[in-house]
Amino acid sequence: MTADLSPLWISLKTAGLATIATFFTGLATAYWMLGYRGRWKSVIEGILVAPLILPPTVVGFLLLLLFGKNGPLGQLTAQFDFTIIFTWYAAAIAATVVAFPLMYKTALGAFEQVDSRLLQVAQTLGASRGRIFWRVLLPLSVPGILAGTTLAFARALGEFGATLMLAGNIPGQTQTMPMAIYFAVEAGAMNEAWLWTSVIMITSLSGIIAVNLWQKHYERKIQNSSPGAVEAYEPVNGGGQRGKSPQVVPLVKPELADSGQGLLVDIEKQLPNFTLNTAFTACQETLGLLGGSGSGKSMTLRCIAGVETPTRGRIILNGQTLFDAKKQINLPAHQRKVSLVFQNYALFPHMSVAHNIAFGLQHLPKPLRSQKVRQLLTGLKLQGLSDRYPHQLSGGQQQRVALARALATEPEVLLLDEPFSALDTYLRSQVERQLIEILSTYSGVALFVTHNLEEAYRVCEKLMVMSGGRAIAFDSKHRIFEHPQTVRVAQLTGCKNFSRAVAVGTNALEATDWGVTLQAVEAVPNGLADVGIRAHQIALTPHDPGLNNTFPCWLALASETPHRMTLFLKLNATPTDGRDYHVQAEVFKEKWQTLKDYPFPWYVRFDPLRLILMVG
Ligand SMILES: Nc1ncnc2c1ncn2[C@@H]1O[C@H](COP(=O)(O)OP(=O)(O)OP(=O)(O)O)[C@@H](O)[C@H]1O
Repeated sequence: MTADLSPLWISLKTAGLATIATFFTGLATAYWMLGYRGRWKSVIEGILVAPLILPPTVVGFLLLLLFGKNGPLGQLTAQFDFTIIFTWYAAAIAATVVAFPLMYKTALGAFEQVDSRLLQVAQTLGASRGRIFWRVLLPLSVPGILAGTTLAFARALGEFGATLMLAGNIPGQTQTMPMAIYFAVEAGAMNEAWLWTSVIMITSLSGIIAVNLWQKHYERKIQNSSPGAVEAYEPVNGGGQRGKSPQVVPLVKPELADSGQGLLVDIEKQLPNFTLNTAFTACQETLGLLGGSGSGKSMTLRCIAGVETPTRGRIILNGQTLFDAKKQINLPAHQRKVSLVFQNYALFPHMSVAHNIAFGLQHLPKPLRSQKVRQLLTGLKLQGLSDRYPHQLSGGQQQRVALARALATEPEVLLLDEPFSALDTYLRSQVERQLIEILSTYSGVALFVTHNLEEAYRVCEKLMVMSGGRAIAFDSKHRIFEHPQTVRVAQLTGCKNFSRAVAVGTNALEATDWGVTLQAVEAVPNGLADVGIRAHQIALTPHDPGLNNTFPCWLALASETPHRMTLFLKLNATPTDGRDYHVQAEVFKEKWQTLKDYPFPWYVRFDPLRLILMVG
């Protein structure tokens, strides 16, 4: 056994320095690569991880070419009478280069696992890139980064080939533990080799075990902080729509009012398999965005928030241009005064309720900030929850925290992307009433995305219906629901009965798929293509009422819901099977109870007032 402990100190010194260097360079590079979308991404990625793949002797040789006396860096340092190779600095450089990819890759993986919506929300709350990094990305990546640091340290500690090439094996100067092991075995000093092997194994393993223990402790700390019973949700009274009369703006070529107030959106966004092309204005009102899955609703919101960049077009808010492709203006999200509430709320999981709400208020002095947070906590019925973490809240409470956080910055536009979809039906109606109340006092523009037609109707004054990335209808909710202009709009607003149609008089039409002639109240429009009627507006009686638009019918199939029956009916003939029907009618269960024992035919009536006449 040797008394010379220099390999231990040299190893710790070089590995320690290498770990510090890889920590900062690895994190910075990973953060940069996280946002880099350039075409050189794969090449850069390959170069960054190359030291992990290449044999260490190859890495050492390349470093020797760089730092050797004929290498560019060697010549540079020679001007200051300083030589790097064959010093312990060289050992540290070799260890840094081989340990770097581990730190970089692990940090990148940790960053990529952070929900991108958290970063987008942070942007819309006015946070700069630096602040988002320190306050959101880094804390949420801590376990991964720590694991990367440990791996980098262990790798640096065990480095041999590259170090030997660049720093040599000079006892007391550059001889690290791995080298001491190698040369001890060469000299037959097995006890010495065992000693250094044990030291390396103990150091590396204890580092990894310590990190694992810390990670468990960290998770427990978050889970257990501020426990307490979840308070019952207090329903709020009131509701109703915002008190301004909706101003219907034409779909094509949107223009803002002369005052310049309001939001104007006229954008196109090209994606690999999808093109968003939408144009509308909204002014101090709640505009609902309806549409099938993948129709472009969320993308529209993200473009307005500034977390996605449109390919062309412009977005103007209260006279300020947020985006203009021609003028090359693209205001960053944190300068737009636009708040975004996501479907899953995207609350910062490592921050308490109060810190979540205060996130966008850092520009305010502390007393003012606290006062504002208190006001919002009270206003949104969140008193007593300020120290809780998001996972300690019910769905409804999380939703209100997200709203409070979004409102805290006093945004000029509030974007709500399916904010109720994670709630059960009961909570949903309570939270919906609260949202209506909040919106009634909110003076900006609110855009509300939902799949729920009734919710859209209750919360919004105007609606925009989207399909395939385009706005196919934009009008007051009454007109959209009562007079949808096309089959697609009628479908998206819940109409289930359609037939192709041709005009046979000023107020008469033939519904060719249903095989009937119908009288309408409104004049049949030019270019009539289809007629429709909503299922709950079909009148059904056991006897002929002797009115126009009445036809005998037979039941093909009945389907039950908690309060209603859906009846699939064939007109003027008996059905051959359950799929042989013309229309579906919805009736309450009470009606069904009185109807079901009557013999066929029953009679359907298409009320002329209720017919939806649509052009192609
Ligand atoms: N980053 C992206 N890259 C490529 N395509 C994308 C990207 N984000 C969205 N898309 C595509 O854009 C289209 C519109 O997506 P968007 O999320 O706006 O739909 P949506 O109407 O909100 O749908 P849903 O109601 O299901 O949420 C979809 O076809 C989607 O696949």
